Amino acid sequence: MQQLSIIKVGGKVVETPESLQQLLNDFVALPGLKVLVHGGGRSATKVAEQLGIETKMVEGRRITDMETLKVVTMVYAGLVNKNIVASLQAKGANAIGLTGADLNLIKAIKRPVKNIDYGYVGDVESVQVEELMELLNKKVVPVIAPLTHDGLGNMLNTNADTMASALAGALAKHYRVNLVYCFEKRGVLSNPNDDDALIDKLSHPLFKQYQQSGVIAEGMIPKLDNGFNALNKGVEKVIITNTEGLKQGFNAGTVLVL
Ligand SMILES: Nc1ncnc2c1ncn2[C@@H]1O[C@H](COP(=O)(O)OP(=O)(O)O)[C@@H](O)[C@H]1O
Ligand SMILES: CC(=O)N[C@@H](CCC(=O)OP(=O)(O)O)C(=O)O
Repeated sequence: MQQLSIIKVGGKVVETPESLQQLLNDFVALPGLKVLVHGGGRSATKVAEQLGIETKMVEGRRITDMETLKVVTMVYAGLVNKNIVASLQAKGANAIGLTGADLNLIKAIKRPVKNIDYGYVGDVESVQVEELMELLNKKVVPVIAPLTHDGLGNMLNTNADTMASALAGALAKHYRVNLVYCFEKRGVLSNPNDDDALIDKLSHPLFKQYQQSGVIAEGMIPKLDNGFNALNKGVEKVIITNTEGLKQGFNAGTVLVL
């Protein structure tokens, strides 16, 4: 099987022009087949604020009413995605920007209302990778925005870490997949205030221990849940690192082990 790298790039890296360009340089330099999945939550919050729309987050997930859905569709599929595609083209990679609706890549179901009504947030239902694989065969570089569709004509907002995990799981049937969650810190830390306190290997039981003691918190919890889900679906390697770590051939940051 061929190797495939899936790189997910999150909030602060996307938001800072210099770190985004550095990430894209390192991404272009990666050998072999690759897919980029991006977030952009902070940009959506900024644009919503400029439009006078209040942002509400619960457990790292955006409460997405109809007005917010319009904002995230414009920001993720438009502004953020197309800026990344244009930058990659300038760096010599033949990128194409896609959401989960394009090529019916990721279909989702609107999250059922339990205690919280998340609005137009999608839980992944199915991932269809055949057409994506044809693009990869043609050396096209897919750039995926964190949006899915419900198959009934509606877009849905889906967390970018979840998109990357779902894609990695589906592609693991066809490739030896490396999944890299790239964010602003060196990896998962045993002391969130000390950048040197890197956990280089994280097992699932150790994750749960750190979660209970509050060392691993906030957005890192769903990120790790998504990472372990990907490992369980046959993804070969899942790492959490920063743009520096991306240069080191998947040997930097925190490696997840089952
Ligand atoms: N133990 C930990 N190690 C590293 N980061 C942690 C830890 N616990 C909580 N975090 C927080 O998790 C955040 C990453 O989650 P999130 O903001 O969802 O990522 P992204 O930037 O990829 O969207 C970090 O900014 C950090 O503040
Ligand atoms: C449902 C949900 O919460 N979706 C996320 C999608 C963007 C994202 O995940 O961006 P980062 O990777 O930059 O956090 C949101 O709207 O914030």
